[in-house]
Amino acid sequence: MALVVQSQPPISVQALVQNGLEEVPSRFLQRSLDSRVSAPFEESLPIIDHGKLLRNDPSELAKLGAACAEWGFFQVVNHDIPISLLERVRKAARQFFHLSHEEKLEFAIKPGSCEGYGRHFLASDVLDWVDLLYHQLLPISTRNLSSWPTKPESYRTVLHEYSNEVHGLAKCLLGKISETLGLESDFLEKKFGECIYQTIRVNHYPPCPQPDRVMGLSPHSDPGGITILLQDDVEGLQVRKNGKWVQVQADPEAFVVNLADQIEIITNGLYKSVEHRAVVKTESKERISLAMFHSPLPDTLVSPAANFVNPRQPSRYTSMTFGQYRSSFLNKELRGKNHVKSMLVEKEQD
Ligand SMILES: O=C(O)CCC(=O)C(=O)O
Ligand SMILES: [Fe+2]
Repeated sequence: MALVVQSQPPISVQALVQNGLEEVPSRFLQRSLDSRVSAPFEESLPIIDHGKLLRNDPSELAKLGAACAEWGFFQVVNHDIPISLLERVRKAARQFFHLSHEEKLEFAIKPGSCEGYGRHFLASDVLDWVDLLYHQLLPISTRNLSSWPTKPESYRTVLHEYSNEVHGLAKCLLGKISETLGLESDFLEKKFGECIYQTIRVNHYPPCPQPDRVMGLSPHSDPGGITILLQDDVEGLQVRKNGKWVQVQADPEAFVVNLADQIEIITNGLYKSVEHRAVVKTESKERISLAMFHSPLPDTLVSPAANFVNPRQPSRYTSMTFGQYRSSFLNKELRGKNHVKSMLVEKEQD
């Protein structure tokens, strides 16, 4: 399926801001914004201690199972990825977005592709207040390496290192999530195909003169398997829980992990992907987030696994390769859980 390609050259929010913008252009103005008031403080994401998971602590595994079932979102602390690496990867990302517009255009998304610098979801009427850089990390090949920026000079080295570390964390979490389902630890990973397909979206939300009138990233669930997100110290991420938007605290040393659509499909809806969005909260500060998506390989056919299907609970989702799923996801506007819901055999009433 051909991708809706970005306008050439891509619209850059940062370039608008640098040109001394006082009012948000109408293409970015939200028609209505539902309440951004976060839930009471006690409604914060579950915090999972990775060290305890590694030591096979049964109560931490139970906590992970509850986090998957009740939230689909959790923060991971006490991981063994060096904090200095997190700082270096954020720095490389920031330096990329601080290049001149012309320099960034050298890495712009090319027609028919979704990898590079620019914007996704052009099918949306209202554009999000974000510029992005998206590319494949694993499996690595000379072809996909060509879409990784070469500026700043450190970008590729730091991203290689970061990709390996986060891949290790993803493997471990997929194993532990499989265990929470009472299955062998390699269950989910095996469903992804020969290896984990890892891509990254680096989101850059420039400061906005009217933060209340825009959306950083519209509500959506992620198309892949699990997402491991690194934030900086500026808040913005919100998660939808029981119809309310819960603000996620910015913790630059922790990861925010969420279950995405392919886990919902494989588990036949037992675990669900969760809607989330990024709001823009300040007129003065930029925000950077790095979302690492761990998904089935594009040619893997994904469908509910036999373990979750029985005569009383028939298969609820149609099957599709992950590549087809992602292309149609990128061609649609970003709107809640629409895409995974369109895969339901029996459509839900809204
Ligand atoms: O910026 C964030 O906190 C959220 C990013 C996100 O949801 C995504 O890239 O899919
Ligand atoms: Fe997301």
